[in-house]
Amino acid sequence: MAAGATKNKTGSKTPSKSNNTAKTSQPKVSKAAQDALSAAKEREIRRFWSYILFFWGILELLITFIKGDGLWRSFHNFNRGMFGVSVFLFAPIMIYVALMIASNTKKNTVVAKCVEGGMLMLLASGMIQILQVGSVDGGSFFKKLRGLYDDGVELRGGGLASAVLGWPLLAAFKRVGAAIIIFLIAFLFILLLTDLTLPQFFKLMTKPFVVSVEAVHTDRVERIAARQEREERIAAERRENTTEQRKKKTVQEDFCEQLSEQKQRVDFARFLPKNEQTEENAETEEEKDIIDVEVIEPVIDETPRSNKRKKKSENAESEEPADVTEDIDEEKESADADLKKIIEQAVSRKMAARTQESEDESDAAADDAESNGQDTAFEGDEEAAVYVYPPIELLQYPKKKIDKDVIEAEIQEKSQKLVETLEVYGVKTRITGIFRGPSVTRYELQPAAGVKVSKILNLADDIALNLAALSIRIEAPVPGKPCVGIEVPNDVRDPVSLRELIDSDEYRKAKGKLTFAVGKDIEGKIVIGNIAKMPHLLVAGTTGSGKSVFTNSIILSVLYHAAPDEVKLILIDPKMVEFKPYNSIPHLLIPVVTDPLKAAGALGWAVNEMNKRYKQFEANNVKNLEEFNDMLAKEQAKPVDMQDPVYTKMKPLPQILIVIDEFADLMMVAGSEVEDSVIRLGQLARAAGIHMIIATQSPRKDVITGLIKSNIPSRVSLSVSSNIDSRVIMDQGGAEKLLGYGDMLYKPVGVKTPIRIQSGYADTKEIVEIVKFLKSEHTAEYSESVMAEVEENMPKPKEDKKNSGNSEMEDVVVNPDDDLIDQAITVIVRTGNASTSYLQRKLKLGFSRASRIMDQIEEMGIIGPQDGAKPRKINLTEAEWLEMRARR
Ligand SMILES: Nc1ncnc2c1ncn2[C@@H]1O[C@H](COP(=O)(O)OP(=O)(O)OP(=O)(O)O)[C@@H](O)[C@H]1O
Repeated sequence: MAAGATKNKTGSKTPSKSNNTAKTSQPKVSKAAQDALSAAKEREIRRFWSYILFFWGILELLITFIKGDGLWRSFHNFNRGMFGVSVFLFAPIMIYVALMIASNTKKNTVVAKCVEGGMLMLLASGMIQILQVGSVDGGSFFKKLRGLYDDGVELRGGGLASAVLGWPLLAAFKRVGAAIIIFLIAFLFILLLTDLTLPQFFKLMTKPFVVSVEAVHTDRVERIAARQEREERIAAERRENTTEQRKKKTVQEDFCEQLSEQKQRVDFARFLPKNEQTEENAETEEEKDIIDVEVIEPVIDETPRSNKRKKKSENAESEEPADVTEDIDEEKESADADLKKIIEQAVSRKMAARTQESEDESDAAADDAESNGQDTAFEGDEEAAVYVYPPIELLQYPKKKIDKDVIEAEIQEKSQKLVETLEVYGVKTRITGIFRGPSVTRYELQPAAGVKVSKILNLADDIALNLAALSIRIEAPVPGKPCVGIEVPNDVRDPVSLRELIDSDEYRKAKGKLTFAVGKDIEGKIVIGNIAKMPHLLVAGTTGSGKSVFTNSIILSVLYHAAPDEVKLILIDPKMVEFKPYNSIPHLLIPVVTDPLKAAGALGWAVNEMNKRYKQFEANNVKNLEEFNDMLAKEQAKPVDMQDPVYTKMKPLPQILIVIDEFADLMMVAGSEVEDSVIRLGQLARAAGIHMIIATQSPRKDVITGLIKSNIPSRVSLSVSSNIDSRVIMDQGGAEKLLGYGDMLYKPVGVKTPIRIQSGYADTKEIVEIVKFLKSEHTAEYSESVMAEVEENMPKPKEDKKNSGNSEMEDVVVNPDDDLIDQAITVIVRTGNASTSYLQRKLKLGFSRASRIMDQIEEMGIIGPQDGAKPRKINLTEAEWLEMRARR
């Protein structure tokens, strides 16, 4: 987890104090808080001075042009006396400086900009004195000064201010020399001050005005860009044999020509990440396609919600987040102050809701669970309290935002280098698209006719070297496009916070209770997943790659989307550090499991729970959890006298999510039991609403066995150490090229090509705050019966097993409590060996008993008849057998 995370909540409020006290233990956070505070302070100062200077500039403008009377006239004359003809520049320069200060660019401090403005005025007045008058008239020093002032009032020369630069230069170099020198000084001064090249200098000069009018023109410009984009996309789709992938945004075909011929300036704004774009782009967002409709929950939720959900949406409404485009820093500053208020509001809402609930439902609470016919672990549960969702403000927005210009310059430089590098190696390409994601930018290149894709693939290392990139990943071809995608790490990453993912329409509108925020893809689009559809997920990555941050983001997503009676969690954390903070939250079915043997027991319990649920489904003629809960809701919606009493007191079954942080630890201590449970759950648990997320830093074949892999089709790979590891987890290379820190490949079931995504980040402090909030609102709802069953299901430690002398059975695990025929079928379907002698050996049976059992199994149609020396035919797969058993 985030090393620098702090438990000190007040750290962000009083950074200087917390720095002193917690400096040694929490250096990162203290510094960040301090930075945020000083940035906010600096922004305030800038804003203040920009207003002052702006209005002063307006005043100066009026004073310069309107003569007036009295004191106004004195000011009018004084201004002219000071600056002479250059007085007309005074107000514009002042307004310019005000805009520069307000435009919040780097190095843009108040003092620097004021000095810059002042110098410009001195240079201007000196220049006018030199050019217009060419000398400084008068006798004594003071008379000369007086002369300059008086001339200035009459709008002759540069006024008194020209005495600073104009006069000394005239004295030393005379008119022509002084004019040349002051021009050069002015020019040099501007270049040095701005640290710019000549083209940049001209651009900068116009920038403040551009910024000030940008708001007015953005609408028009971006609408045109959006229209062009749409037209180009439609044209491209028509040309390129429309496929699903081609619906994604394309970029202008002529981009490459513009780039290589250097004829025109490219509009890089189109390639900027979404959060850099403005509202108008958001309008066109609606028309964009979601990456994969299989994976992403539909964004429209019209289903009426239950009463509890209504309460949630009321909460959500009042907690409606501020516009994401608002100043994020400001929001963060006020977040702490608002937090207390929000929590208080939430508490009072909850109290009101509880009172209402208890009035309405006090009679129902004490009923006997057994009479409802419910047989699962959730029988006899107490009536669930109304869930108070954690306020969204407990999650923070990212702190830094990257300058648009910096991004533009980086894209321009890298795209050029890319084309040039390939050309050096004899590969002619043209850029057809650029997509900037949070951590990498994908440059889409179309090779010239006759260029082999493999040639580009082989140049990966050379390209990385020339771009000075840590590593690059080549996607050849980009699915659905006639081009090669080269993913180059960004110089500076755009941080992706869990807040912006969870506080998004995509997430809010997703229906599934196991909806989670995956991250942002290479186009900056928010990707939302649903564990229930996966229905299980394997996560791998080396240490420090971001597995725990990712699994935490899934857990937090669930806490923000589902009440404890809708989703129950079993968190398994053999490392003992990742999930411990979640202890006592109401979603937990049992306390966070840290003992690997107990974890194996928990998986065993899940298998039993799955079997029980299947029986219940069968008894009620439904196929899965959803149908069961729907059926129950329909029954209970009937008038009481028309209800089947069996259903009256039944409660809907929650989905169960099991999250395992380090799977290798479990496999090490109870390999066969764990594997067996995982395989069974993998095969059947989807319909029963039980889902697993299995994370490991060891994507080896002995940890993620072939059977586990084949039963868990959805995968996430963070950076791994080798191509082999990548193949184990993703069935293809590429994950070894990832950059770490949440950069990952996401391949949910049904998606052939992994999607590159930057996962959302929430630090430990945020997690602790959310858990603290939930604990303040709810009590833990652990199930005693589940805890007892978990203990019962715990396998014996390996030592004990060796002593029991049962090692022969280790490769085929059968449940000794099953009857012999079931054990024999398990052995046969699992090993594919249907011979009597094999059964004898495996189950330690005499020959006659083993052959009787074989006959019975043959009668059941599970195996074929004996056919000479040929092996018997087995008519059932292991999965079918497991399903058959579960349905009995
Ligand atoms: N999405 C992310 N955005 C930004 N930084 C991240 C992200 N994910 C991880 N990190 C950074 O990487 C560090 C390590 O992440 P994490 O603890 O999740 O690694 P891990 O793979 O679980 O490692 P281990 O297996 O050793 O526990 C975090 O402390 C954080 O600083």
